[in-house]
Amino acid sequence: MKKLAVVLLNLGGPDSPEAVRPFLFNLFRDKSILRVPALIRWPLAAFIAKKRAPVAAKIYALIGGRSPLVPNTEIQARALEIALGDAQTQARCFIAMRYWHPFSIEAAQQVQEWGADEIVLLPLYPQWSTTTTSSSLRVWNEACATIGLKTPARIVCCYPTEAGFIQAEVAKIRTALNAARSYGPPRLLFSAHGLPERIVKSGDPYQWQCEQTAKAIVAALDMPGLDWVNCYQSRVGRMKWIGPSTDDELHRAGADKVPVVVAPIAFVSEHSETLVEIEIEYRHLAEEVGVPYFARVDTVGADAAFIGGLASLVRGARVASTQVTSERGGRICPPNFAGCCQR
Ligand SMILES: C=CC1=C(C)c2cc3[nH]c(cc4nc(cc5[nH]c(cc1n2)c(C)c5CCC(=O)O)C(CCC(=O)O)=C4C)c(C)c3C=C
Ligand SMILES: [Fe+2]
Ligand SMILES: [Fe+2]
Repeated sequence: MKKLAVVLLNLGGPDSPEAVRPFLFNLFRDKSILRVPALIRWPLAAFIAKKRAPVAAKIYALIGGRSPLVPNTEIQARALEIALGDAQTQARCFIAMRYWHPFSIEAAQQVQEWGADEIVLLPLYPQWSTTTTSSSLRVWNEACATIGLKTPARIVCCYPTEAGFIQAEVAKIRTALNAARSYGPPRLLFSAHGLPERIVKSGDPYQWQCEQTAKAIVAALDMPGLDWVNCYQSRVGRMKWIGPSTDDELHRAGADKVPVVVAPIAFVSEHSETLVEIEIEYRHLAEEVGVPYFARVDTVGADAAFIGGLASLVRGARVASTQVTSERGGRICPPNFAGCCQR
């Protein structure tokens, strides 16, 4: 039997109130996030983390003082192992978070100890960004070099319109839209984590892929005349971020007096950005600005269609002829995937 290690890549989150500041420090000292020379990045990261920590601590306090991202990813991991197992394959999923435990180095050590015959790297980011997938892959490669893990690794690049992902989103969004209809024709807000505009202008395909996801969902919903918009949340710092912002869209919906359904299309499990920012902060804002009805759509989590979609992406990557070896223009995208994460 072949031992297949699937490494789930995600951002990570603090696992205690004490972890909030070092988690933020790790995030802001990432050269993919804070694009300033190394010499000033570390002190600047320490400064921003110190300043942001009290705000972030309040956010995490609302959900028990810690991020549920790892426990939720564990649930997805177990479901995916079952979906991938067959007569020839023993599949095991490992978790590599970018900014807090379990880090890539921990996951790589586990993969090495288990004695995997092959590895598939699976970002839990449907849309590719240099700030997320690229950054995680770079650190994974560094971890492998550090511990001498040489097992061949293939990568699932991105999957903004993958059929199982879209099917899972559509089912949840359809239910939410139908419930909203008694308050009038609803507006669907496809809310994704934002990015500084500068990063998108330098060629990051994330925003374009978020738009592809939204279009694929709208096509599959097949609701003629549906009112929908792409928008972006979670802005931090003073730089200009891509828009329209989810805040502005809630104000517009309030002025138009339309019911709102918010679907978080760039997150595949619940954490602070969905459970606090959307569920608490945006719900409150919606009430304040006169939105007559507000609903948050759950993330796809361990939905069977989504997990089935991830399993078929992993199977596809296993038979692909190429491996991830290099970073090209800030993106690590294997040649067999060329085009999928590019405009
Ligand atoms: C779609 C995925 C994400 C992108 C793109 C992204 C870019 C990005 N994020 C920050 C700053 C912060 N992000 C924070 C939390 C956070 N971010 C993502 C995903 C993406 N980030 C997730 C899943 C989470 C939640 C983590 C959890 O709760 O487990 C935070 C911390 C929370 C806070 O203080 O608000 C910060 C800070 C930047 C600057 C950026 C692009 C440049
Ligand atoms: Fe973020
Ligand atoms: Fe790609």
